[in-house]
Amino acid sequence: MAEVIDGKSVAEDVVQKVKALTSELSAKGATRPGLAVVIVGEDPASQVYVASKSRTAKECGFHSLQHTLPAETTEEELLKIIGDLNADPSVHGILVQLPLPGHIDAGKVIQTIAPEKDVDGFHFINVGKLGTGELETAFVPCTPAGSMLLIERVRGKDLSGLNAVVVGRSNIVGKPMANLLLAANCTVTIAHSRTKDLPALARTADILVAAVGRPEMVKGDWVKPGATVIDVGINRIPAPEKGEGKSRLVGDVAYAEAAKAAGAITPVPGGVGPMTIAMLMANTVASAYLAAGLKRPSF
Ligand SMILES: Nc1nc(=O)c2c([nH]1)NC[C@@H]1CN(c3ccc(C(=O)N[C@@H](CCC(=O)O)C(=O)O)cc3)C=[N+]21
Repeated sequence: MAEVIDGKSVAEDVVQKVKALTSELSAKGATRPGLAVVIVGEDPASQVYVASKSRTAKECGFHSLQHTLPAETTEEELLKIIGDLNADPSVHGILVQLPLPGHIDAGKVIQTIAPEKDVDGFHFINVGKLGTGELETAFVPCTPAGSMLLIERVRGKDLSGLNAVVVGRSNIVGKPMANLLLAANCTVTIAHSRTKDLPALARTADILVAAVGRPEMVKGDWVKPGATVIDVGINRIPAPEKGEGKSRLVGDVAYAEAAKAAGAITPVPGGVGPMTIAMLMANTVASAYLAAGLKRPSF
């Protein structure tokens, strides 16, 4: 049976480290790290994540701002708010919760965030830095960055020569995940909906990352014995067995069967999800260190 990778506990370690770095920053007389979270509209799932981000930011000792804007907010109004946050020296990280309402061009909004405050790592400058291996100054998207920390906990820092298969090619997870694994000297394959014989390809993976957003798509017999399986999916599915109208969270991996073959596996919930929030804090404290002209801390 696989080792269950406790993302919640690793995330808590990261948060404790961020807290300590925040205290050190204050002791040096520098500004407290500031994180601004902007949410447009009333999507209930988004509200939950945003509340959790604000809570963790406070736990880290950050200056935490939240802008909750009505769904009718215009693109122009949102861009103005971002411009103001870009210019505000008490803010080191800006996160605009996605998805945005359809009348707002999300790409335009993301590219308006100052790259040095883009703690989501979605701006072209940060994407380009990751793609060219400029990891010293890049902000890396939080979910893949957190997944890498979990992989290093299991396999150590040296991943040279391992076969990694990333299932999913999104700009937010699949592509940056593949770039991180490549930077760590893995042999990386990105699989997607057009990939031929995905089960056979997945079985070549020493590190298998599932980031497709399809509940329990990765089956037990896709997993190479001993592989490290990272499940990025968070899917809410009906759970009539829990009662009428009830639901439960599952990942992109059929957990019970995959756990029989894997060497280590992340659960859902309690795996990658908590790491995403922790890495947002890590990126924000790093931004504050850079703004103060100090060496960037590593995680
Ligand atoms: N600009 C932007 N950046 C994001 O990082 C971003 C976003 N927009 N939009 C929404 C998604 C979603 N997201 C999650 C973060 C943590 C959990 C998390 O901690 N999940 C818990 C379970 C939570 C539950 O029970 O629902 C877990 O997996 O254990 C989930 C999802 C960040 N996102």
